[in-house]
Amino acid sequence: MITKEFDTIAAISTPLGEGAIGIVRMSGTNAVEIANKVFKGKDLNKVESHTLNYGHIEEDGRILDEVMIGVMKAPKTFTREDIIEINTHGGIAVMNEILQLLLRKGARMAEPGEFTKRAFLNGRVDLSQAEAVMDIIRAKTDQAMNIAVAQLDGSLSNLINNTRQEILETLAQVEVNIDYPEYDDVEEMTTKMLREKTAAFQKLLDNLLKTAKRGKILREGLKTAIIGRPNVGKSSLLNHLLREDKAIVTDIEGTTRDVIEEFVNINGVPLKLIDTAGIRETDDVVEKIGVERSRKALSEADLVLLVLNSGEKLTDQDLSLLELSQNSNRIIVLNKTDLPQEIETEKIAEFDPNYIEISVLKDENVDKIEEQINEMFFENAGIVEQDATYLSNTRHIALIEQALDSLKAVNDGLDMGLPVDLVQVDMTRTWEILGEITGDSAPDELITQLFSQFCLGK
Ligand SMILES: Nc1nc2c(c(=O)[nH]1)N(C=O)[C@@H](CNc1ccc(C(=O)N[C@@H](CCC(=O)O)C(=O)O)cc1)CN2
Ligand SMILES: Nc1nc2c(ncn2[C@@H]2O[C@H](COP(=O)(O)OP(=O)(O)OP(=O)(O)O)[C@@H](O)[C@H]2O)c(=O)[nH]1
Ligand SMILES: [K+]
Ligand SMILES: [Mg+2]
Repeated sequence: MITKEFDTIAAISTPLGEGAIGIVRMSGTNAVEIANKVFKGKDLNKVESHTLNYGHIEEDGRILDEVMIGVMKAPKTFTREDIIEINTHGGIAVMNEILQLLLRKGARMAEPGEFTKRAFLNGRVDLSQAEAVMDIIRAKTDQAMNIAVAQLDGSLSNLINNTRQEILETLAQVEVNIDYPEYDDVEEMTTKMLREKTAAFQKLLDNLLKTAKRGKILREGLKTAIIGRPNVGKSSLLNHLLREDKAIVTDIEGTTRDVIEEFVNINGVPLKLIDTAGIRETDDVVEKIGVERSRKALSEADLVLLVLNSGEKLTDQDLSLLELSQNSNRIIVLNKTDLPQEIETEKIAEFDPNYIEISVLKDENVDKIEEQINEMFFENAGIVEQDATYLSNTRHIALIEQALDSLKAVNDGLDMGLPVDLVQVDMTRTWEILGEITGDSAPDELITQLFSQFCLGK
């Protein structure tokens, strides 16, 4: 039966700009036949699978382009279907004309993510691996890419599948105990076994969840807001950490007008540094806006670097920023220690005794900030372990949290002495929730929605 899912789809799979080469790709039963209609060169039906074939794309005797066509016959392909890859010259007009031609010859325009969706529907990858494909494309750092590549390789899938298998075995064991009680104390034994298994599953998923925060940071960068009143040296610090003059530095208050965002790598960990405009105290209205802006930067930041001027006494503005950032992950930085000290360090120690004294100007102690970031977020681990399984996808994180909730329900049930079959319901739920990660128990709408977030041609 030919369904909509398995007709022949086509799309431009390379970026729509000028490039040396562009690829127009087709997948489906008629891919080779359609390509043959427009290709002047070898008969593509007769060439060996996984070959690249030179020739021209023609329509009514008119040459559209000189090309190389890749022919990959099912099932050993990206989608498990026949795949044709037309390597054209990389220009929008060329790629577009060839795509239009294929559509006229019987292919259908692919939907975003549809090639990868087919790889999933045809069982070549599971859902978490398909999602990894997209994560690789979106990865901005080496670390983010490493996590996604590991996931594409099935690291998360294996962990989830093994856990689901163990849950099934546990449930089966419960059944056996109930149906064929060998001992008198079968109920007590079953409860004990369930308790132990649940604790083990909880520990495993808990550890996985702990990697999530790191995973997110590695993917998106640690959002680090540099805040402080005007002229304390925020932009100077940003430039120093970047080792590049990205932000304008002057002795004029209010030099930074717009928020500046830059990435920097600290021991393999990407920081997304955000330099904010200094908060002015002169004008009430502006000050209000400034505080509002700081509050926003604060609430969105994973880390706050609050910069104070060591050469001046604390101002009301400093104090309100100290209070405002009290509940954030914060490092208090006293800058300009090359100047005679005026700031009241005892007062600052009340907020946080681990403040750091630096001079950006004299390049003193700035690396202490990097050290402290490492301690706060990476327990000094520095570079991430290579083969650990990382949770980095928001959907996966939410599902692991749900799975943990239902394991807690199992525990609570056992504590309350509920009948074992009721406890089994929650254990089964855990199994189902985990299946949503791999797509084994994911509803169709979810799958449609997930793939629609992919880019066209993927
Ligand atoms: N030209 C081109 N380059 C590309 C892709 C593509 O589709 N086309 N890819 C698209 O993302 C990536 C490569 N991903 C791929 C993943 C699986 C298979 C594949 O054929 N798998 C077969 C095994 C093939 C074999 O062992 O020879 C399979 O799993 O059965 C191909 C490409 C990156 N580079
Ligand atoms: N003495 C001394 N001056 C510094 C130090 N760091 C920065 N400065 C100077 O302080 C002035 C203000 O620096 P900026 O980096 O522009 O300060 P800012 O906090 O970004 O200021 P706004 O963007 O206006 O809020 C400049 O003249 C810098 O050269 C330091 O460690 N010691
Ligand atoms: K300034
Ligand atoms: Mg500035």
